[in-house]
Amino acid sequence: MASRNQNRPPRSPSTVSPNSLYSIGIIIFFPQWRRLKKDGIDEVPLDKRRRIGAGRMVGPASTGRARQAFAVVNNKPDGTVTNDMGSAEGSDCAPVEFTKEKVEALLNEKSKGKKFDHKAKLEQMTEYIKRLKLCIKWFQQVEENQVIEKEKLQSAMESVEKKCTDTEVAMRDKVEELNLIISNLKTTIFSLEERVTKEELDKLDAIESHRKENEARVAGEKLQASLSAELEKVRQEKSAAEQKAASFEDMYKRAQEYNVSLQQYNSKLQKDNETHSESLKRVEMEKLTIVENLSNLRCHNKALQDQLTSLKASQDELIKQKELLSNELRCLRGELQQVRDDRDRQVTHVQDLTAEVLKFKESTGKSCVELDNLTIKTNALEEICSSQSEQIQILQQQLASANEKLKTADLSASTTRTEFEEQKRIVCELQDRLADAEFQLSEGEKLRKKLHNTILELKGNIRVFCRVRPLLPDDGVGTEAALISYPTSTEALGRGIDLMQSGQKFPFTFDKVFSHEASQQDVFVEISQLVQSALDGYKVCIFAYGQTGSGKTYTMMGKPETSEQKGLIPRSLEQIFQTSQSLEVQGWKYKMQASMLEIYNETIRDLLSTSRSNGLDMSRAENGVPGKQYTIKHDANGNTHVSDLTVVDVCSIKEISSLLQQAAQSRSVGRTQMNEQSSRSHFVFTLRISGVNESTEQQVQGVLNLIDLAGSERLSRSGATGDRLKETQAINKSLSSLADVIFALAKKEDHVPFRNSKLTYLLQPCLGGDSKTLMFVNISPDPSSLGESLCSLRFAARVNACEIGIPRRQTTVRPTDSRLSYG
Ligand SMILES: Nc1ncnc2c1ncn2[C@@H]1O[C@H](COP(=O)(O)OP(=O)(O)OP(=O)(O)O)[C@@H](O)[C@H]1O
Repeated sequence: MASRNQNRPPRSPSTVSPNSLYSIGIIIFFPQWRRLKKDGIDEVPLDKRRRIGAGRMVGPASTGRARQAFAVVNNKPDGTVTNDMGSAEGSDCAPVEFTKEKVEALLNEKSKGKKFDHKAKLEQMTEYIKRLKLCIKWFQQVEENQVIEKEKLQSAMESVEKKCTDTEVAMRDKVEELNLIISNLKTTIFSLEERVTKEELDKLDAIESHRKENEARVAGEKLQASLSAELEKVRQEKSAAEQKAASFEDMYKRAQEYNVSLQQYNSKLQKDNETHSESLKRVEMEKLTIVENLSNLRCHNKALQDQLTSLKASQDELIKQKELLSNELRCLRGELQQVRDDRDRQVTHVQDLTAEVLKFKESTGKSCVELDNLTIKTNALEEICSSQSEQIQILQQQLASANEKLKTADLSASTTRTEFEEQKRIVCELQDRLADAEFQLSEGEKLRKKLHNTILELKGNIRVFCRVRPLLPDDGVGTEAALISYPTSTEALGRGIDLMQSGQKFPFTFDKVFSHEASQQDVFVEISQLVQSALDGYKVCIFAYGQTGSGKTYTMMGKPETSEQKGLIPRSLEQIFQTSQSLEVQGWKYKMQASMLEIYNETIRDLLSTSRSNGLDMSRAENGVPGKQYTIKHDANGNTHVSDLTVVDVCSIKEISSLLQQAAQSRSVGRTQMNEQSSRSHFVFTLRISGVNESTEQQVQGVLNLIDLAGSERLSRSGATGDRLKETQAINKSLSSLADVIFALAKKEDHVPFRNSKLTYLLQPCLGGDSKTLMFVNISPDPSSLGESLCSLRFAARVNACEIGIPRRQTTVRPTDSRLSYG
């Protein structure tokens, strides 16, 4: 505010600008303005002030003054303001200035003077009228000014109005334009609204779908969570199963190791036992000799003792004798003494006598002779005495040595007895240990069987192995590598096979894939455990499936005459016989029965029938004369019986080999364009195994079915006609029945079409759940067989995805008086 006043020229308090006058008018006629003025002009917006007019009241000081003073001002052409305040006479020239108070005072003025002084009153009135006139004039001037101002304002208004009209026109144009825009916008809005509605709908739809998606997502999440939980559970189960399998395998390995160590220990024990038996025998021999010696010694001892007693007796006697002799000797000595005394006396006497003799020599010569005789007698007695004491001494020595010997004999007898007791104890201990080892061995064997079967169960009871045969010179052009490859990734190594057809790769995974390089032994190693299961009381079924010429017969039978090319059948039988023999030490006794048949055109043929080998059976059947009617029956134990089928007891691999040869000769081999040696029938080899453990009274009944299926082939490809066409149709029918059975079992369908073909009905117990089944899918690398190979692999992959029951072991404990029964 101050800054505004600073730039303004100073004004006299008595004067106001023309604009101020206008302001006064405004103040009079616009009470609102008064109020505004009262509140302060600066509070009026600037544009409003401009609209009101040119009057400018600035600052609170000037506002105050304007309120108090009414000034009549003349607007001079140069714009200067003159004061009209003054007398009425000077109204033409002198500006007169009215203030509010003055006007009010003028209007409120009352006549002065005496009531009836009309002259004075007239003068007063004249003066008053003059002043009123002045005032009116002032007002008129003000009015004029106002008119001018009004005109100005009107012109300004007009110009403003014109401007307004122009503006209005422009505005109208603008409005039209805007209307147009608005209509456009409305259309746009409409379309936008439509779009919005549509989008809203879409949005609603989207929200709905979003909601649904959310729900689905939530459900999915829940499902995912449950699946994850399940997956986790399955993973845990898997890891647990893997751990279990690993631990089983580990246990199995350990059991095997333990078994081996037990066997070693057993053999060691047996050796030890043998050595101990030998040493025992030796000891017993020694014992016998010692006992003999002892008895000899005892006899000797007895003899010695007898001798001793007799010696003692003789000694006593001798002592007595000695005493007697001593007495005698003493007597003799006494006598000798006496004799000596006598002699002395005699000597004296002799001397006396000698003297006397001498004196009386001639008269007495007789006493000397007597003396000599006595002397001789004395000497002889002394000799006897000394020899007897020598004898006594010798006898005493002999007695001492005999006593010594007796003592040593007693000592050695007691040591021998202790040794004998010790040996007896060792033998007992060894026998106990042997019994323990045998028990552990049989327990280990039981555990091994259990673990082995658990491992097989974990692997699944229907497994599929794939085998690719090498390229043969007769095969079409191309290399195997170009069509068949084997993935090398860790998870598919040894289990995967990729087939290329028309640039497309078809990957397959099986339990095991054998490339063309795999030998017969490599293949057998993988199935040997399964074969072992048959000995443990399981039903085992191994069959080879594949197109004609893909190597089924080579895999199953091979070339039995060469050891390297022997197939699974001879190798399995060798293993069975070897293992059954090795189990004999554990008390197992096995009985085997073999039968071989073929199914040709849905007819069973006994390959071991003697009439058949003579050609009778076959020729009769082929000529329409009914041959033997082989009917298939299953008993409650799941054993299969084919009526009239030749079943041969076999005890050695040699017997089986000759039977296999017989069967091979009998097998019907047709000739097709596909393979000159093509088998047109299904070959079924069955070995029934019955085992009984004499020590544990355990019984097992296993079955081993080894099947070489007839070649699968499409009719178009085989080019067969007539009989061969019939054969091919029968083969395909039975193979598709086999597939139907496997898939029905896998789907756990109520009805499994076992009876649709002879093959499936025959194999019912082996396919029906409690057996262990292995399928070989044989593949030919021949490029022209690619389609067939793909069909075979697809079928095998479907079979591999199947899960059929849990294999059951057929084992019982033998009733006391039962005998082995054969199914
Ligand atoms: N792994 C292999 N190694 C060497 N030769 C093989 C192998 N597999 C098959 N063969 C040979 O391929 C030929 C056809 O094999 P095989 O007779 O076994 O076929 P197949 O499938 O039994 O035919 P079919 O269904 O007509 O009986 C034979 O000459 C056989 O010796």
